Amino acid sequence: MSGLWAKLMARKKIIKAFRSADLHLTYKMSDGNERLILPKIRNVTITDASTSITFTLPNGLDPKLLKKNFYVFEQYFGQNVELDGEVKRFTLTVNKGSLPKELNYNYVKLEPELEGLEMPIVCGKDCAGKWMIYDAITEPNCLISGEPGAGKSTQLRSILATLIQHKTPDQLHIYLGDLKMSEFFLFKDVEHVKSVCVYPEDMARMLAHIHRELKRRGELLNKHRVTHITKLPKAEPFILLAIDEIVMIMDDKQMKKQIVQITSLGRALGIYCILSLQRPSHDILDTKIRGLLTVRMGFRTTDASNSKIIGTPGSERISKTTPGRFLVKRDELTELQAPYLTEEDAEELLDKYKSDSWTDMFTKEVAKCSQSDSEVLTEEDVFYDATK
Ligand SMILES: Nc1ncnc2c1ncn2[C@@H]1O[C@H](COP(=O)(O)OP(=O)(O)OP(=O)(O)O)[C@@H](O)[C@H]1O
Repeated sequence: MSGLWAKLMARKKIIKAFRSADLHLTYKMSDGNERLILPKIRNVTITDASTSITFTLPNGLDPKLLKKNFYVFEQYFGQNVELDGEVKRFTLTVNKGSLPKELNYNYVKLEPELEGLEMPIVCGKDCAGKWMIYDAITEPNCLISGEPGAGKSTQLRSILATLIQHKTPDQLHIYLGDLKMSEFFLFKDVEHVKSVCVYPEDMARMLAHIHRELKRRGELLNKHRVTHITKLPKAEPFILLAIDEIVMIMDDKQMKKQIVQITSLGRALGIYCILSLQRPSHDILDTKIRGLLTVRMGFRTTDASNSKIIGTPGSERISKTTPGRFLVKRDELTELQAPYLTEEDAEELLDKYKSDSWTDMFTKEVAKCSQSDSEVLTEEDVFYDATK
């Protein structure tokens, strides 16, 4: 197709989309007929990777309609569309690239992308081939959800492997909960890892410990009159709590309460959470906890109601033939392919971070939880007058 012809076709298609999405003003003419005032197309740019169409809305047309009726653009142009802009001027980009079916995990290739990030959480690659990586410092809590076999544990594995390679054991302490007893055994003996809990009693001790740490860190901020852990004169390690399948602990009121407190107060204290869950429901993920898990990774779900609870509508349409494919909801919803780190490769790369003298902090022999573990912390307890 010649360039000019392709541009004409793109114009024609977006005009059809404007009409279908009711993106127009309607004027009644004196002869009784109606005239539609459609958005004005300002520019069409076609490159090897994408087609971008810039348009302006007529004055008086509510820009919120674009977001509301965005699905119409997807119906016309496919799922690889993005919309940027505000108020009046917008650009619709149709990416030609498709997501890779498999994306091998390769830390050496990934490393340059991690520069400048304290706690990089690697999500995956988008259809334009761009990595999505965010910093847990600014987005502290994440939910990974999806049906069995969709790729949740593999995603957790590669996120942890990246952090272990990026930070020293003094900079990052990892606490793992694995009541399914299926995934985290790989991380035993790794110096960064303080515990791999597979029994609810151990998990209770682990959460109680992190809960105490919340309070201790809050007091430290208070003492030094700083608002973030990174501003303390002596560096404290970041803490990452990752739990594979939280359904098994959310029935326990005490543990649930502690998780809510850790996720709500951890941000300034350098304590971050990644929670995974097969089948979301309103009981397990009430609005309070959902509100705290600001990053949501929705792998394939069984139905639309599940993906709605996760906050990634559309993940029910992800094909069974593409494990590792998911939608991530941060400010926007983006489709990504997760990097694939096999168990065998993970074992090999983690080997050099393992220590013969490693012990698990929360084996059953460890001291019992103190009474204060059940204490409810408030923002006042941990942040008291740190900002004064
Ligand atoms: N990113 C990926 N790229 C390619 N294949 C993947 C990816 N992630 C997972 N898979 C494939 O899917 C299989 C299941 O993945 P995984 O165990 O991570 O799923 P899960 O969602 O954690 O399932 P469960 O809830 O049963 O533990 C893997 O063994 C692997 O073959």
